[in-house]
Amino acid sequence: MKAVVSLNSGSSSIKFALFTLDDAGNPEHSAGGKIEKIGIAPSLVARRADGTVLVERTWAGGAGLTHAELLKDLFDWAIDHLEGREVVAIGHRVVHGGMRFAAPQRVDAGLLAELDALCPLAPLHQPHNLAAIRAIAALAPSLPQVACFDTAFHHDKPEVAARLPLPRALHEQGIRRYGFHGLSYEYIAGQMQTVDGELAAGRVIAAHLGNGASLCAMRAGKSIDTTMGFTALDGLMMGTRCGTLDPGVVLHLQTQLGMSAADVDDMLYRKSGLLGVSGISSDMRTLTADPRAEAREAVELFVWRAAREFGALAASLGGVDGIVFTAGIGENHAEVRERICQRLAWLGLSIDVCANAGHALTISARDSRVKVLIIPTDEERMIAGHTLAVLRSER
Ligand SMILES: Nc1ncnc2c1ncn2[C@@H]1O[C@H](COP(=O)(O)OP(=O)(O)O)[C@@H](O)[C@H]1O
Ligand SMILES: CC(=O)OP(=O)(O)O
Ligand SMILES: [Mg+2]
Repeated sequence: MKAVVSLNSGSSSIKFALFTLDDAGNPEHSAGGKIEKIGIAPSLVARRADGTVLVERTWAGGAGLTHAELLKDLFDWAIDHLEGREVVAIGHRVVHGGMRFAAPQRVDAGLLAELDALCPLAPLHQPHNLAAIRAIAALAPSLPQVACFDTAFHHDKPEVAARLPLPRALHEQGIRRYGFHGLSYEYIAGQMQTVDGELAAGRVIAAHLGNGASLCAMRAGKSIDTTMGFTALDGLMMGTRCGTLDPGVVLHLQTQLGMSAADVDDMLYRKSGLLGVSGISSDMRTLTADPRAEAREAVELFVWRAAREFGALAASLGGVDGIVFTAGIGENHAEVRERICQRLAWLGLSIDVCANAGHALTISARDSRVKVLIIPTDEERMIAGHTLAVLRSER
């Protein structure tokens, strides 16, 4: 039986899924899982589609293990568990596609070289994405691989949402707002049509709240604005990233405090956000369970800044018909969802506390002017679909 594998290397996780192709060539999810808490205490769990656990493990001294080391262990395990399936292609989430790539691409040496050049714009992701592609190319050189870009969904957003107020020439060089989490938003836009066609045709803000976090303003399922920009540092406060920051702070750190560019890069990507403010953890679950004031302050700042960005995107859309929560925090953390929604009451939004606590599909109250939904994202399914489409287009 033929199968496609999807690999999604996030900043704190590696998600993977195996899709078996049915007689018509459609992908059916047959197994999947994730390694999460990379850099803290990585753990792996993989399940069959029916929920049966295939493997569950942790690593002794795991905090120091890199994405590449964990990926190698994952490959060793996966090769033993293909159960006779023939993998015909591997699709990857690649976070940055730059100016050129607005659609999934078959990987070759030329593409890899172009994508390498974008690593400085996505240091927490792009190197891991490309390392995984190279590791597989070394193991199976003739296996087709497809790169699916997080930036692609936002490619056609209005010019005003792409331009930075900097000298014009920089825009032409690619210094512009791209936006990320596009595979997730594309999946959500598709699901919205099934779940609520009327809302899907309206003004929706999707909130991908994970270790990386962003919002996307969609009109009729198309991205018209998003909180991440040139890099995945912009917008919301995140696990270890600062989000929107006065650029004067960066200048001050370098010119007055004598920090090197590399130190500033490390601080803004890896030592800020929930981790930086709390001094305790980048993980939302850990922080909301911690009674210390620093943990409380970090969570409060996350909520406050998220609500502020919702306000900005509500203005971009000229009003809001619906909100969709997704990703690790968005799907699972009832308290954070509730606190963000409380701050959005001015939009005429109210939630049903029981529905929210039970992670229901619809969590808005009956009389809420704005619908609020929870839709679990599935970037891996988007990757599998795009990968098959690229293979078919080559036939
Ligand atoms: N069951 C859960 N309950 C509450 N929070 C959760 C749960 N699962 C994950 N999270 C939170 O989601 C975040 C990780 O999101 P995720 O989307 O998995 O990360 P990534 O951006 O690396 O893909 C962490 O802050 C974690 O605490
Ligand atoms: C773009 C981004 O921030 O991705 P992740 O949520 O996987 O870190
Ligand atoms: Mg993510």
